[in-house]
Amino acid sequence: MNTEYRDLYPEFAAALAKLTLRPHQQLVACLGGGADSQTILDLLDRWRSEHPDFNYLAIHLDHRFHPSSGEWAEGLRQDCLRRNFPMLCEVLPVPQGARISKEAAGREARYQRLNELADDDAVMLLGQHRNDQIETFLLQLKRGAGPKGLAAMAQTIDGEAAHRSGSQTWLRPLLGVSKAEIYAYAEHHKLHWIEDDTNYDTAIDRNFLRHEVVPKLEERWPQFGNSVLRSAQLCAEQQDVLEELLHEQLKPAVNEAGELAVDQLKSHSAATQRALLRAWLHQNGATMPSYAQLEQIRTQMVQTGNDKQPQVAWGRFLLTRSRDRYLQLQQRTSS
Ligand SMILES: Nc1ncnc2c1ncn2[C@@H]1O[C@H](COP(=O)(O)OP(=O)(O)OP(=O)(O)O)[C@@H](O)[C@H]1O
Repeated sequence: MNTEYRDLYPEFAAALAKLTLRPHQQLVACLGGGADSQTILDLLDRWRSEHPDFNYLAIHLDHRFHPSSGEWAEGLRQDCLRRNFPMLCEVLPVPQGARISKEAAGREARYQRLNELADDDAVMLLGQHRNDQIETFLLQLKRGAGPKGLAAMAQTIDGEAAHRSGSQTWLRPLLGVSKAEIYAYAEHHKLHWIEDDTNYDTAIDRNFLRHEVVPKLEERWPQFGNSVLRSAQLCAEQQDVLEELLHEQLKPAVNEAGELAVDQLKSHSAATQRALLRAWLHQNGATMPSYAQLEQIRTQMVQTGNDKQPQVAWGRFLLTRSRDRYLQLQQRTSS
């Protein structure tokens, strides 16, 4: 890639400057070992020299996905040692199951472990960039997502909003930067990074989009990537507005026990009823039902007469309606 070098530090520092940081707060570089997160480490190291009053840490979790992963982890450790940058490296095997792909299981286990290893109020820095954002949007489109999914990744997200335990802030300072610009930076600063050959395996959906689909789309429509990013941004904004409005509408409909009054839903259109149900389920930490399940919930709960006590189950959750027409969400022991 022969993109011209530009210093990414001002953009990085601006992303951190948007946060309200307190002295001694922990700032964590999450290292996958690729050029993206090595660039994050380098930028954070530069930031450290100007801001010595924070606690710095780099974390690498080795899932043992690759035969060379142990060597890679050692290389990352040496790199941090040379910089005198505190580092934690841990083997984190990923339980294999049919439910999700190996990559998705790795990501899930990784976020949970990163969360446990860092301070509760740490800022966790991730290396995702513009190209990752375009791929995430297209993956969501493939799944048939609505505005929330199509909003793709946020630059800043706090742990509570992400429904992870703890209150860490997750930051993607390079979300607006292209992969080519990151490579130009990494080469210019002579960083060491790992080229994982599985990144070229197009049997993995993200790699298929990266190598076969997006280049074709951008060849035909050079502005395609920008358009995707604009759509993601618009979806994110619409989602924020929607959440604000739904929050206001839900307030009078939820009792002290957190149960939802069905009769408060009745005056709304079917689409708004679904949106309110989704928002209430989200507030209660439920796995989102599919569109068909949600419609089943709506018709059963809103339309069934008072003589019945409807209930709908999905995944680990069970929704029941009490005699006074309040919805109660329960977790089942087995699905
Ligand atoms: N094994 C890991 N240990 C710690 N953090 C990780 C690990 N893998 C990825 N991350 C962090 O999560 C971000 C997103 O992960 P993703 O699945 O896109 O990995 P990646 O692109 O292979 O990693 P990299 O950014 O190092 O190239 C990475 O940019 C990195 O900050």
